[in-house]
Amino acid sequence: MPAPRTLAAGTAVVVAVPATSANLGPGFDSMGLALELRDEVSLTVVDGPDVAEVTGEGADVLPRDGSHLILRLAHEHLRARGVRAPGLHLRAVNRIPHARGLGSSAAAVVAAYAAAEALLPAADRRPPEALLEAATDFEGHPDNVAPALVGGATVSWTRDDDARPATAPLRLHERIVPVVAIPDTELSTHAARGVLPESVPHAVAAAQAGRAALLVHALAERPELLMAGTRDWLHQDPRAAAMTASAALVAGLRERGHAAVVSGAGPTVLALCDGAEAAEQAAAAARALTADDAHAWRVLVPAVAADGVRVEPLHHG
Ligand SMILES: Nc1ncnc2c1ncn2[C@@H]1O[C@H](COP(=O)(O)OP(=O)(O)OP(=O)(O)O)[C@@H](O)[C@H]1O
Ligand SMILES: N[C@@H](CCO)C(=O)O
Repeated sequence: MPAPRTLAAGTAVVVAVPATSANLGPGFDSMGLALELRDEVSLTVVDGPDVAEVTGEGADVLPRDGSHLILRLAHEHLRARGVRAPGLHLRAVNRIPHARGLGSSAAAVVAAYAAAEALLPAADRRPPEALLEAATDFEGHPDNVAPALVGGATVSWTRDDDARPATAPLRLHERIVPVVAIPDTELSTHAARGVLPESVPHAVAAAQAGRAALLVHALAERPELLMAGTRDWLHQDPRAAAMTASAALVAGLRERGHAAVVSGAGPTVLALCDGAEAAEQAAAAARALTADDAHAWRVLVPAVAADGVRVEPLHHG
């Protein structure tokens, strides 16, 4: 086997990857939405050892050496593409909170693979959507990585012929405005998946499939149907005991007419609102409902991220 080509020191790239909210209620492990809250990552090839500089979310706990997830995955990706970097210098500005249901791990995986890909010579680079399979393999499900790669709202599935992931864009009505309420407590996706039942009754599966189909219609054509279209039975109830404050906030917002769901594996709460005024009302209701909660909640009204990961190759040495 020929020795892998070595990238020149100084070769550099900057990527900006959006937060994502998965499930959207009934679209468990399949639907997702990209949000304008981005981590920024720059990666530079160096002759010395791997180094990670991290500011923002996770800065107090993430490693500063080659064991950082982004550095590990970037090296892995380069090896898979037949090149090597002697060392990599990572600068990460993290804005997506970790283990809250806003796709931080998917964002890190997508950032690592997209940045590594952009370090390759222009003729060899593949577009972000070509990274879906590798990113899904790492995450275990495609619902966050797909919108992080391509932006907007997506529905993803596993192909029948070769079991590879695939994704398609979902049309989003221009009136839809997302609101997120983020508590200061973490819940790992791994832990949240551990409480799900092995199987569900046929009637539950049938009801869930109907609401997922309705959600697609509500997102595209009839935002006024979002309340009905965001109803879920598969994951939110089984997980409620692991995030009681989030379950109470979802219920409180829905009682007030806002289409609230648990974002991803939680504990963030997402409301899909019909217009800017409804979004302001949902944000105000979320602030009021969490004002006396022991957890500090942040309520944001991020725009939908129309594009996924942004990649800017800086310099090829
Ligand atoms: N920017 C990052 N750099 C390095 N590691 C990260 C980064 N973001 C997330 N991680 C790792 O991923 C973990 C969080 O992943 P997890 O899947 O539990 O939650 P999430 O992706 O934030 O939420 P969800 O999958 O429900 O949307 C963090 O604790 C950290 O180990
Ligand atoms: N669909 C996933 C999203 C979190 O990664 C879950 O709810 O477990």
